[in-house]
Amino acid sequence: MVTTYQNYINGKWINSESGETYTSINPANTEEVLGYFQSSTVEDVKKAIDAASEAFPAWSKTAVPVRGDILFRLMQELEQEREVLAEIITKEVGKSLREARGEVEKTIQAMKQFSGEATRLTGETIPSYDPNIFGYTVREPLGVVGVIAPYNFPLGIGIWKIAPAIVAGNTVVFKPASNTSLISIKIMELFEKSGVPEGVLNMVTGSGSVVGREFGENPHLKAVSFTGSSDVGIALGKAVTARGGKMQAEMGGKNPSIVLEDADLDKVAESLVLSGFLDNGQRCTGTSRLIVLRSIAEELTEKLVEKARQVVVGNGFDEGVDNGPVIDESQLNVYLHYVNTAIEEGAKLEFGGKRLTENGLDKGYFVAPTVFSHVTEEMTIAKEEIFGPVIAVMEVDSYEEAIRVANNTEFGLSSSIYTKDLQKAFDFVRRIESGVTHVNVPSNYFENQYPFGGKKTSSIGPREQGSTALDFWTDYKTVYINPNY
Ligand SMILES: NC(=O)C1=CN([C@@H]2O[C@H](COP(=O)(O)OP(=O)(O)OC[C@H]3O[C@@H](n4cnc5c(N)ncnc54)[C@H](OP(=O)(O)O)[C@@H]3O)[C@@H](O)[C@H]2O)C=CC1
Ligand SMILES: O=C(O)CCC(=O)C(=O)O
Repeated sequence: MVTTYQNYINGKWINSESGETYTSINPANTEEVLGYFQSSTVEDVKKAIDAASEAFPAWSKTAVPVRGDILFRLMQELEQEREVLAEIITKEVGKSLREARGEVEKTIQAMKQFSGEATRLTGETIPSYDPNIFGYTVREPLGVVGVIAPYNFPLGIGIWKIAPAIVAGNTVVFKPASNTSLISIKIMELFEKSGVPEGVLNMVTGSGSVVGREFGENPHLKAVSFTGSSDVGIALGKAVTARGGKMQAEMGGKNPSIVLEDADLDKVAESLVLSGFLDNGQRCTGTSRLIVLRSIAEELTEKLVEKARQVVVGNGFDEGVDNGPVIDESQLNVYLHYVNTAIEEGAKLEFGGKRLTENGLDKGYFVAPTVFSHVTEEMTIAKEEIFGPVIAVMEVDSYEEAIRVANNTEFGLSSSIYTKDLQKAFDFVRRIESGVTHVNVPSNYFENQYPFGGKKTSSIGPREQGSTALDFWTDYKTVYINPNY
């Protein structure tokens, strides 16, 4: 019996007024329906915004450390339920149980950080030129805010945005990715158990083009934080800012990894498996362009192909599986489209490039890790985000050329360089146009106590997470007081 789940508004589970539902399925076995979810309407979003508006005055007056206590309890709830949560993630998004457990662990770590931020929501006292004036700043919440999350970190990204928003004193309306609606129900249950008062956090499920679009247009949402594709994020950002709202968006990447001649190529190939193939490349920080000195290109490509051959693709629950399926049919088709385009444009397929259906994989969206060599800057796979397990090897003649090619992209999220040359490493860190960068570390490595975000079209607005997590969610008020008046 498949359960029908509801929206979470004002602390209650309620149906959408549409009377319609959609399904979330297991991408490893598309015959398995995980639940029915509300196909919500604009009216449902408005109801959630009304509930959040009513809850705002009391919540914004609640002492900040008391708000932080909720996140401390959330951390404990996550710890208690870590295995159940990992299993839902694997079932709904397809990633291996090992990776799903890692996502839960990172979310626990983030709550350690964010619950402590409650006691660090500080302003400044600033000396005045006038001896009669005492001047300072205080941080205030924005009001009712919106959070829109993607599918690839279905537990993490939602919580990493909601948690700092509510600690800052805002009330929230959340729209999860439709593909990962089940884990989002669990997110609401976890916050409820942690003591979030009615109306402070609300969730409305449904399509991006109806529910998500209303987040862009509704003037009562003072701010919207979005993670997802650049096309959607930029259009949403235009809508939000055109009505005077505040926008934060974490979007796509076309992340380069540069390999210099002095690097240990065996270690580099292992690192590239993590950054390029893991989670099927459904990582915004994943390496998709491997920029390598010509003299070592052939050897590194061979090593990478050997590693790609060893990646175990299968049901994420099975022991030893590295990669589960991609999220859905549309993502499968995106992968196949880019593989075909690369071949048509003259890239050399070294490994993979196909859907996998043998050995019981025919009911899911399984694909092979893929390596293309002889990729040039003009080719589509060197320019557009695939969000699939595809590494494009691009040969260059010098370090200078490597830097130029690495920066020749509209994106600027993450990057890596592999070298023992400290001078080049520091030079790279200074010149690379990305918001996150790495030396001898996979490009998708992150910890939640560091600020996170990109340059160029990869991000809009202040950094998420770490010490900067609350920046987007608060306004400064500047106060001048003359006590001697
Ligand atoms: N920079 C970062 O931190 C990260 C970026 N990403 C990026 O996310 C993308 C993959 O995620 P994916 O879920 O496919 O991205 P999408 O942009 O398709 O969707 C992201 C979210 O936006 C919603 N949405 C879709 N259309 C609209 C709209 N018109 N208005 C408002 N909201 C809308 C989606 O809803 P629905 O599901 O109902 O369509 C979903 O909740 C990649 O580009 C990746 O790089 C991913 C992780 C981290
Ligand atoms: O959104 C985040 O904070 C991190 C996501 C990420 O690193 C990824 O998708 O690779």
